[in-house]
Amino acid sequence: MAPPPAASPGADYNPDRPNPDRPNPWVEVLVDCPQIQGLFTYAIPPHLPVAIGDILTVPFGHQQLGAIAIALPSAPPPDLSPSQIKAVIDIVNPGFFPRHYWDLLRQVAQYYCTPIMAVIRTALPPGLLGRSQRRIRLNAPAIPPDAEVFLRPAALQLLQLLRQSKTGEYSWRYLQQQMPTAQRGLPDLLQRGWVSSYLEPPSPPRPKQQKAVTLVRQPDPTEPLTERQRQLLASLGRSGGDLWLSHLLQQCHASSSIVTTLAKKGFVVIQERENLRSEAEHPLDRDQPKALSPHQAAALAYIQGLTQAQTVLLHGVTGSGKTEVYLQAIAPVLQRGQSALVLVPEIGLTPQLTDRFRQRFGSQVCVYHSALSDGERYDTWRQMLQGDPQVVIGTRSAVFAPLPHLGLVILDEEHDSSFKQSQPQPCYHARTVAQWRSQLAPCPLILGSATPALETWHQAFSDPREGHPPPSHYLSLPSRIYDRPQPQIRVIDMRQEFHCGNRSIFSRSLRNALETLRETGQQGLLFVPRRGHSTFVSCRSCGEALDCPHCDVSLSHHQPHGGARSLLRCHYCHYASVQPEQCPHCGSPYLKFFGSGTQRVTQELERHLPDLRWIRFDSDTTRTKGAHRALLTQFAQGEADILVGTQMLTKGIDLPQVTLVGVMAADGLFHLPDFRAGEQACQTLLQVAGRAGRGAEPGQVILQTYKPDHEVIAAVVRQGYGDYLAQELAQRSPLHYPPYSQLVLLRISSLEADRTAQVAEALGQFLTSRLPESVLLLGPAPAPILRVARRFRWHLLLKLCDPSLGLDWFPALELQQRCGPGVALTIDVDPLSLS
Ligand SMILES: Nc1ncnc2c1ncn2[C@@H]1O[C@H](COP(=O)(O)OP(=O)(O)OP(=O)(O)O)[C@@H](O)[C@H]1O
Ligand SMILES: [Zn+2]
Ligand SMILES: [Zn+2]
Repeated sequence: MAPPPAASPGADYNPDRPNPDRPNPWVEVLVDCPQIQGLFTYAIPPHLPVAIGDILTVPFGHQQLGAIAIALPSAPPPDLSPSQIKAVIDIVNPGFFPRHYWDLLRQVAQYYCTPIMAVIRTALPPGLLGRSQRRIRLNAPAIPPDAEVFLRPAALQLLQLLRQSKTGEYSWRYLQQQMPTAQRGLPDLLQRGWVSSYLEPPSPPRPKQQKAVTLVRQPDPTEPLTERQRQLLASLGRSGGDLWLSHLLQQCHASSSIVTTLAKKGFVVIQERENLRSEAEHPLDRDQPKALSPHQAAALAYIQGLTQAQTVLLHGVTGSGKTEVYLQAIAPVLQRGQSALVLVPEIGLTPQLTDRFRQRFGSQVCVYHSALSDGERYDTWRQMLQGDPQVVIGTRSAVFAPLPHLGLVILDEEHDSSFKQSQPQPCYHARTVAQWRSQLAPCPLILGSATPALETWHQAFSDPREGHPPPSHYLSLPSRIYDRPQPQIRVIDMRQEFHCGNRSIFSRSLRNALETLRETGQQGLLFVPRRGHSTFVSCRSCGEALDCPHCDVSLSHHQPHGGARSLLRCHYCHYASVQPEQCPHCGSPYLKFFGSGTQRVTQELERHLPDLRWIRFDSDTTRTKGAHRALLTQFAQGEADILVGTQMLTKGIDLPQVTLVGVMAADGLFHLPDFRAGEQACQTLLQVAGRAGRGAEPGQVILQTYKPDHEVIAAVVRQGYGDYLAQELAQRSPLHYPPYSQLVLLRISSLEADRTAQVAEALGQFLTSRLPESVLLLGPAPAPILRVARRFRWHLLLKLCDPSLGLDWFPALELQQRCGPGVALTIDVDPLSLS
């Protein structure tokens, strides 16, 4: 039996439970089945109060499948006669989505020219339907002793079957296997409330067992204990006498042998215990709201006066205390019984930020990001739906967190490019989606940054058109807490260093500054722009570079620990190989390493400044879970003098003892073939500079470059970000770059070079015939890196010179259909990167 055809999307629906007087007998559902994914129409039986967001069981061919109710259309699709339409079997789990959730997903699908299924896959926990298992459970207290007399044979048989289960429940699949008439018996039992049916999460993860330490006895002063042992016991006592072993050790910087000794002496007991997954990773002392600076107070007052959807740009210089404003803006939201959503660039990089939220709001803080396991995501999803007031902190995809009573949305470091998904589709920007969420909720949206994105800036300062206020409101925190000064920035011309005979990667000034760190007991950061970008290997005899066999890029050189052989790695496709003995092109044994990645910098430190202790902080050293936190903690505790790192250094490090920031060579940031390169370089440099001098001691920044007169360098030295943006806007306007236009990038790729070029050409011709007047088509052209992971890549770029035109005319589906097998097309609306 064929399933009913797909209903037309966009049918209007009633978001509330159906009105019993005017029942809505049709429901559009999304069926999740690997081969066939799409929308189908079913009939709602009179006794089932189906509402949008319910998880249902529906007949589908010969099977029964899980399905999500997504719309209640007023009529079935015209090409379907009502008699053909099958009925929903049951509601398995009511209310899986908050109100307006589908409006949001539809808006994303429409704006980003993406099929709704792809949006759903991005938003929902994986395997929500596919791997969830329906189970039937006896509700023993509700069943009267003489139940048998009420029931028809099928229901009775099912009841008896369930009574055989030790736990009082079975999977629905098992019941159907045991009893062909199970389907007939179930509705009766459900209606009487004698059984209930629910969905079990996909493969519930096993509870984690962990060692816990409990204090059993406090020592009296005469007991023979070492100072360390006493400290540890005291610390355990202050934490309530019960801690995870790992936390205790971390808290006291102790080794586990101390605890074992204390256990032998009978002061503590160590036992294995279940660690609930939702529990916070670290016990933290609670803190109190801080007394606000006048600027903070003014910003908070404005935010608290907002009652509706309104976007606010909170432009606070580095160290101005934006986080405290967020915290105090959230507190009353929770008190009102609503929830807050806080989006951050990368959770792993900002343990300090999550800690601050936990210190203020304790267990009301919930962290949601893509590194959670499926089971954890599912649990968190269910928990959020219950609607208890909470703060959800998460990365990009958390913008889809199903919080029913949303009172505030915050994007911290809103300029960060990780808020944009570049693949797979939908290529959404969390800031854009957050604006829709804020309108649907409705609730305020705060965009916070020391270096706002140009688009955000433009939104706050665009000329108010006749009667239209700017779409967002500008709030400023122009100075640091306690009016501490911004660091002094010195630019060092590396060409001159070279002329003066200094061949080292450290200028004399930077070297001096590094040398004095130890004397003063202060700490520094060394920022190395762009990971592995220029750490290539080439042959001294023939000059050829060693390239990735799958991509058009050179391999980067990595030195594993100790004397191990060097590795060559591709940063695009993760191909890795052992460094060859000879040049693969000419056989020469003389290979040379170029570049100054973090590794090169640490090697040079060893050579020139052997007394300095350093920690390397980049994607190689932070690969394992918890490594960010561990390295930052070591550094914060003074176990090293400098932290040598990549872009990660620019994000959210707030350490008062850091007084020096060195930038190795800023040039790598602005020599990029992208019209946003200047803006992004300026943001990165101001952010990393802003890590210096946040405590009582003033900070200094030493910025090495081969182009000291570059306009970005000038802006950074002046710390004139607003001026720089004004200048940048003036340059973009005549060139019709965003925000004065809208861009759409079509990425076409396949394994065959010719085929990719042909399809790109064909799509270009097809589009040309459809272009509205104000739209320019650029290309097709080969992508800046033609081959990545063995796929050849071509681009087509659309420039909508009138950004208000929108994309209603854009034939996304036809373009997809014209690609043919083996050719992939990604439609990137508002692309952040053109490479
Ligand atoms: N009102 C206040 N009184 C005292 N200290 C404060 C106050 N507000 C913030 N701080 C402290 O000032 C420091 C800087 O604050 P915070 O990290 O929030 O700045 P920020 O604006 O987010 O900076 P960045 O953008 O550079 O990360 C923090 O250590 C914070 O605890
Ligand atoms: Zn060679
Ligand atoms: Zn590669």
